[in-house]
Amino acid sequence: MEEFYNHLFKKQIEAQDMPSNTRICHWARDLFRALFPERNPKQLGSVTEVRAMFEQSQQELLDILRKSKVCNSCHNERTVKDFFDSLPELYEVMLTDAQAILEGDPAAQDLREVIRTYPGFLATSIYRMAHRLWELEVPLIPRILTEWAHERTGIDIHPGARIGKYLHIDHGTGLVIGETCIIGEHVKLYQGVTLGALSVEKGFAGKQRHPIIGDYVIIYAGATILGGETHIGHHSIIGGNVWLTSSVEPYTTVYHQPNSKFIDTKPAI
Ligand SMILES: CC(=O)OC[C@H](N)C(=O)O
Repeated sequence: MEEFYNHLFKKQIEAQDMPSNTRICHWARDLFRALFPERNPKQLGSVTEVRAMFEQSQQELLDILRKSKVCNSCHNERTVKDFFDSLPELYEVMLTDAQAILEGDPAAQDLREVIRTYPGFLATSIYRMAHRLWELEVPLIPRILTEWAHERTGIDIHPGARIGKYLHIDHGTGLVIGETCIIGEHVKLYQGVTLGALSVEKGFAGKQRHPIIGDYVIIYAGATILGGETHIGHHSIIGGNVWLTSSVEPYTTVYHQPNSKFIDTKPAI
């Protein structure tokens, strides 16, 4: 037992000072709340406060990057600057996602409702931040962020996926978007959709394993689309529960033919 305790204690020392997942996620959550004050329990009272909030957020990211020791040779200052320089652009893209949800969902009454309540908007916004860090080659942290959003919303978007503007996710529970997925603009996705790999052999790491989805595609609940060579042409509609491992041309509608049986169970008079 003593050997086991010694082993665990060595691990404690190694982990000392390492920012917790909670701290990393709170950094992203607070930044998201600053971008969308509708979600902020306390609004910023002046431009000075806004500026101060962003400066503090930059410092926090720098501290997280330094202390997480995920990357010894990274240029942490450069990464933080590049990330924050791209925030106005990220913000515009997040607004397109909110707009797409508002325009695509008859149940949504206004943008405020989408921003405050839609899990799809939260998951997509956190993904957008995580993806930017992924592009800046920050290890581990992007994954911690998208897994936090996954935990909160049931929506699992890998930070490596490339997704165009105006992403509309409605409901979203059980939605999976794999690492090498490429999704165009104005795409609509519903709950339980899997954009996955056809094979999960380790040797496929770094290869295009997940599908490519064209602009204006709609994929309804429970559809599974697999494989890196599977291209869904623009303006296609993939029906609920469809299982697809091959490409479809633009403007194609694919339906799953259900064989549900209808039995008359009216009591005999
Ligand atoms: C979404 C999905 O296909 O996941 C399988 C595996 N994690 C991979 O990335 O290949």
